[in-house]
Amino acid sequence: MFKPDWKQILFLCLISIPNSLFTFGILFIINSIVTGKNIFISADLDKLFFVIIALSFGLNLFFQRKIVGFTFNLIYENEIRIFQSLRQTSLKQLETIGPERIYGIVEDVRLFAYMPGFLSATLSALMSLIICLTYYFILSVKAALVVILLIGFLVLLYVFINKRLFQRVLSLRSMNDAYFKVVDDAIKGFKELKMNTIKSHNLFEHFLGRNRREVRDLETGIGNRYLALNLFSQYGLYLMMGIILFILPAVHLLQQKEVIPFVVLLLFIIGPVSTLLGLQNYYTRAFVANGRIATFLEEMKNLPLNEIVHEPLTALSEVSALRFENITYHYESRIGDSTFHLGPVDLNITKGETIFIIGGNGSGKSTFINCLTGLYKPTGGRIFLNDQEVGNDDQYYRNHMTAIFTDNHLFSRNYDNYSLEGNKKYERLLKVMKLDNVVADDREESARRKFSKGQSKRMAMIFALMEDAPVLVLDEWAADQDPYFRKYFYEKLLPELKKQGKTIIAVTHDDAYFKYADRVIKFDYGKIVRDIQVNEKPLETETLWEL
Ligand SMILES: Nc1ncnc2c1ncn2[C@@H]1O[C@H](COP(=O)(O)OP(=O)(O)OP(=O)(O)O)[C@@H](O)[C@H]1O
Repeated sequence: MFKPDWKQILFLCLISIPNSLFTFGILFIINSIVTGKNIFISADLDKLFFVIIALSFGLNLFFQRKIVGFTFNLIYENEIRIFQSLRQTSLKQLETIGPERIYGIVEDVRLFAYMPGFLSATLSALMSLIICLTYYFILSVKAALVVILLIGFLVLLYVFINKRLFQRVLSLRSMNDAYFKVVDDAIKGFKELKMNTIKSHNLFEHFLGRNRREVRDLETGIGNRYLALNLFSQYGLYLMMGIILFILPAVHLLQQKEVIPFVVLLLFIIGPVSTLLGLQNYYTRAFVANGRIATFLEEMKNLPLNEIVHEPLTALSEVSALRFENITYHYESRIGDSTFHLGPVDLNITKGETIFIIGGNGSGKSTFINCLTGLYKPTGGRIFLNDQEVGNDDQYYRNHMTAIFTDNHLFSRNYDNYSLEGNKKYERLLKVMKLDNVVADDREESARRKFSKGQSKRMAMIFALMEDAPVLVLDEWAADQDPYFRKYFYEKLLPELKKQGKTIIAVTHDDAYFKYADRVIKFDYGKIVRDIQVNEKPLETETLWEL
């Protein structure tokens, strides 16, 4: 997922070389003075020392800034990539993925926010290590090989243990996904939980509590292992020190006079080695996060994401006719689901019609609405807009419609291209929807306050009508309205919108008002079982509900 910019990485590695050389220069001078060795640049050693410090400081500043820029670019570009693929995903895919997975992935991305510091520490530590090892070789090849062997052993041990910890970290992240699901229940079902002690107890104790306890135990286990590894490597280095101080000179692999620079170098190596080993915990988590993000993006890519997202200003055409030919849709079966099949649906809708969609619970009205609005891609059949088949360009088709769903959402901000302030149409619609006494003024904040359910649906209607799309789709819009406003909606508002040329398709159970429709279409078991032209014969609403 995190597409690395190799040029940038190479550039960072290149800067880290002189950077580490300067650091090494500082060490070299200190080492020479401490050991009393005569070195070739002894003349102006003091000046050289301060020049190197100044150069090292400047280069380090540049290096760190580059790393910060590089990693934050990486994070935010990839974050945008995730939301870009989310934008391109279909409703069906979103329902399949589940919101908790998306929260988890966003959390995975945030892990990379720690990367600048860690990456800079890793590169510096690696370079210092390489330089020290090279210096070791200059001092004594045999002794250097012993040191490398010991470091190699530590690295192998790390790789071996890390492999096992990788699986644990992976399951930790999956448990976090499950956690988000329960948190969602705890927040969205807050009222229900407050009303029911058993439910609340079970959710908090057996699901949320258990999840957190399991995560705590797993985290503690992982933390303990990394701690043991770090201690092991720290003491391993002390052990190496003992070998250099006592064993290598005894077996004549190291001369006594070489011991001090070796020890000084080893002391210098302890820093980078501990840094590298200590960072393993982070890198394992980062690799797991990276893998999860890669899988997520891959899944998104494998799903049909071929929708073309049009610029918002693409001109819409008049909708003189919508035609559905043999439209079918079925939900994929998951464990415990019995699959529902919609269709085949054949339907012609002409401009200006007011169509009521009726049917019992689970008869497929909302599924049909999702196909009609282009949110679900039908599994079979064809849709025509003005005799033009709608192909893959679902977005263009969708732009001709505005819909208010049963679970309508009022946005917290204005994402439209118009402003509400001083907007005459908005002021008029507030009056039409009888909200002019509720919404104090035309400021954005006033339109985005907390409304009652019925008021929120009326506000949604205002925003829908501001869009001015030719087709208006409503899913049980009037269900939350009081009797007065419901009557006003069916008797005044709908005829007025019809007069303006709007095509209205509304799911409703309000049989007292069926007479205000041009057509009433009844669904049963996913099929159209009645399609009545209201003006042609009197409606017998009682018989309409019969199976
Ligand atoms: N995302 C989904 N995955 C699987 N099955 C689903 C999904 N959404 C709906 N269904 C099933 O499809 C069938 C039709 O549901 P739909 O929501 O279209 O009915 P409806 O006529 O709108 O019902 P209601 O009047 O209760 O709103 C139901 O059996 C439902 O369980």
